[in-house]
Amino acid sequence: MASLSRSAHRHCVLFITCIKSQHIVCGNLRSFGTKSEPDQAIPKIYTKTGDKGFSSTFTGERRPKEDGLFEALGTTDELSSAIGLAREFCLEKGHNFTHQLDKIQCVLQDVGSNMATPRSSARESHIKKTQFSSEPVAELESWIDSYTEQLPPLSNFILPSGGKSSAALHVARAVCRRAERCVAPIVRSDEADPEVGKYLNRLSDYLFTLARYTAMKEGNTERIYRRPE
Ligand SMILES: Nc1ncnc2c1ncn2[C@@H]1O[C@H](COP(=O)(O)OP(=O)(O)OP(=O)(O)O)[C@@H](O)[C@H]1O
Repeated sequence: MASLSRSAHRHCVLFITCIKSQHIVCGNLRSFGTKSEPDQAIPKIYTKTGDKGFSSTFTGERRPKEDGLFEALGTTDELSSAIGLAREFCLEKGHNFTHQLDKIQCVLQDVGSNMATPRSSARESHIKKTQFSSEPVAELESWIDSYTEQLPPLSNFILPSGGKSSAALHVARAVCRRAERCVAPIVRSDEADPEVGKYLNRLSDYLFTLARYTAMKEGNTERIYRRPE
């Protein structure tokens, strides 16, 4: 692939740095096949612009790092990382659903893009670029329904357990619920798409159901809640 033009390159860096960690910026540039040419220095992983405790939205606003938006972006990043770890355990066990986790990690980048573009300061072009459709929610629902049909009905409170893959999916589920709590006020204030909130709500149900399915497929017992004596 031809190397990116200077302006496309800058735009790509700007867009991605606003919504992702700088590590992903470099990864993405590599996957675009950007060559290092004498007149086109590879961007550094650090810009130092965050050193004073402020960072940027995709729309260019500067906000303190403790702003609820960065909390939500950071938690979404944690969620994707937790899913990434669970996926590794699932791959080791040869599960055939890891492509769903791949897809979810990509959709979570879109969740981040949507949130990093607060509607109150976004131009029409920003909004178009970071729109979040209802399709990912529908897809999660179809996956949940298909696993639920194969599982025995729930009759007890289950504890996060059932083997490493299953337990790791439960950790991801709990992080997902935290992300949902961070995102809820952003959606309520109309700064992000309501579908983003729905997606996180459905995703925790998906992760719960998948954790149970994984335990079942591996022949592991899920521990159930018993009132301590
Ligand atoms: N601590 C953080 N937690 C969550 N999101 C963050 C955090 N810091 C920045 N962000 C968001 O992630 C994007 C990329 O992070 P990055 O580390 O490049 O920002 P920065 O700290 O402002 O810059 P630099 O690290 O170059 O000084 C930022 O544009 C911002 O939207």
